[in-house]
Order: sequence, then C-alpha cells, then structure tokens
Amino acid sequence: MITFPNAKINLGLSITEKRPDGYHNLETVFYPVALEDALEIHTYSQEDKKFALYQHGLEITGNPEDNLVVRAYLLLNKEYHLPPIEIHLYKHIPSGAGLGGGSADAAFMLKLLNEYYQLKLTESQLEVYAATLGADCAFFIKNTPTFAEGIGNIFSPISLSLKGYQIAIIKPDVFVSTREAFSKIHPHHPEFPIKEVIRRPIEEWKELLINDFETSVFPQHPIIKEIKEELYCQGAVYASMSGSGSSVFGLFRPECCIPDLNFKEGTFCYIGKL
Ligand SMILES: C[C@@](CO)(OP(=O)(O)O)[C@H](O)COP(=O)(O)OP(=O)(O)OC[C@H]1O[C@@H](n2ccc(N)nc2=O)[C@H](O)[C@@H]1O
Ligand SMILES: Nc1ncnc2c1ncn2[C@@H]1O[C@H](COP(=O)(O)OP(=O)(O)O)[C@@H](O)[C@H]1O
Repeated sequence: MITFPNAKINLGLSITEKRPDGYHNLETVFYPVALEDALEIHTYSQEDKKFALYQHGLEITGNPEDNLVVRAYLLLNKEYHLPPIEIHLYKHIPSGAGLGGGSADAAFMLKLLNEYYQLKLTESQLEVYAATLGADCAFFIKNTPTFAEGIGNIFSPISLSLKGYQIAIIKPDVFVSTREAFSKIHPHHPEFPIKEVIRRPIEEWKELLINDFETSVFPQHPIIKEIKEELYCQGAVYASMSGSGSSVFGLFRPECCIPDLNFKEGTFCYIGKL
C-alpha cells in the first residue's frame, strides 16, 4: 500500500515565550503543500527482521532506526504487535528545510499502518500517537490549514483557502539548526496577531505577517534573505522563510506567469499549485 506524505509551510511564525522546560511557545499557521514524498509498505516475508527500510531520492542524515517512519512503526508495533514490514521511502521533500517532511512521513506512516492492518484507530487517537513523534507531526493527521500554538502542538482549524495560488519553494544548500535558531530569539508577542492577519487580504501580508526566525537566521545565512527578495522581485504577492528555515516560499497569483527562477547550483526548487 502506498501513500504520499506532503510538506507544509508556515504562514507567519511568532515565538512568544520561553518556557521553564527550555522549549518555546509559538503561534503559527500550518498550510499543506502538494510537494510530496512517496511511502510504501508491504508485509515482510522474511520474519527474522522486524523491518527493512529502503531509502530513495534525497538524502536523509541519521541511522535507519532513527528514521521517523521506523519510529512510527515501532510505536504502533509496541501496542498492536504488527507483522514485520518492508518500507520504501522516496524523499522528494528536502530535510531540515522547515517543510516538516520528516513529521509528514511519520504521520502518514501511522495513517498507512492504521489502514493496512485495519487497526481502527480514530483521527484523535492517531493525533495522540503523532504528537509523541514531533511537535508539528499531529498536524499532518488532518492535514488541513491549522492555527498552532503551545509548542506548536495545540491546534485549531482555520478557514483559509489559497486554492489556485501558485507556490515556489526554494531551499539553498545551507543547514539551519532549529535548536540554534530558537536560542537566538528574543520571544515577544506580535504587534499583529497571526490569527487576525491571516483573515486580511493576502496583499497586506507582506507588511504584517512575520516569521520571527528570519531575524535570527538571515544575518547568519544572507543567501536565504536574498532568495526571499528575489521571489518578491519575480512577482510574489507574499514570500517568507518556512519554519526555522532554510527554505523560502513565494506565493504567486493564479494568473501570474512565474518566470524561470535561476538560483545557484545545489539549490532545491519546486513550483506547484496550492
Ligand atoms: C518551529 C517549527 C515550526 O514549524 O520549525 P520547523 O521544524 O518547521 O522548521 C517546528 O515547530 C519545530 O518542530 P520540530 O522540528 O519538531 O522541533 P523539535 O525537533 O521538537 O525541536 C528541536 C529543538 O528546537 C527547540 N524547540 C523546538 C520547538 C519549540 N516549540 N521550542 C523549542 O525551543 C528545542 O531546543 C528542541 O530541542
Ligand atoms: N523520514 C524522514 N524524513 C526527513 N527527515 C527525517 C526523517 N526521519 C528522520 N529525519 C530527521 O529529522 C530531521 C528534521 O527533518 P524535517 O522534518 O524534514 O525538517 P524540518 O524540521 O526542518 O521540517 C532531519 O535532520 C533528519 O535527520
């Protein structure tokens, strides 16, 4: 059985408080994007191993046992004693990009196992499992536009449709550590709350909808700022870094003809429709 885990972008991201546990409270809107990995599972015929993971496409750092699809499988296996499985993961969403690719894979693995082995888990139960695998992971269970607060794990649905808009996602060949990006932030409540800004016309977002990580990440990686500026030059109605970077997205009007985007070699570029 096969499924296609998709990426997300952050529309605005405010880091509001540092918590006693070292984590930060934040506010953001997660919006799904049709940039997809492919994830396939089969019951494994050789029963001497619990799982075998075959990776294709873009590279993922770390050991196979730490891959979030494996962690999702082991999590459900602990409770439901699942048969051994063979996993094929084709990575198309770049990692460490602020696009939630790892979290999407984990959440879609939970949904896939639920269906394949008829575990009859409800959406709420899947969300509880997903939340243990990563702060934003549970978002991908419903996978609809969502306002997130807390450490990025308390969700409320929002009514927002960007259907028809085009999106360009550009990721330069630089790595941003999420932990380090957080450590450079001075938390504060935003002047214009994201939940309100998002209801305003998209033309106003450029001035009002802010990703706080840009302030801490841009000075260290000017290339990310340059990409954002280039997307505006090319006609984006709104452009921003996603999450803690290093990808930047630009939203273009449905009728806009996105010109050829020429970035340095090694830069990931995706153009699609919302
Ligand atoms: C901030 C967001 C917004 O979308 O960034 P992106 O991952 O999308 O870039 C996410 O919520 C990130 O979630 P996730 O990527 O799962 O972060 P984790 O691995 O749980 O945390 C990495 C490190 O970031 C810090 N961290 C993370 C989340 C949070 N609310 N406060 C924090 O201070 C902690 O130091 C933690 O050790
Ligand atoms: N299936 C997976 N896909 C991508 N990254 C994964 C996966 N499993 C584990 N990881 C690890 O998770 C980290 C964060 O990945 P990802 O969620 O794609 O980035 P981001 O948090 O920037 O959105 C990577 O450093 C990678 O080593």
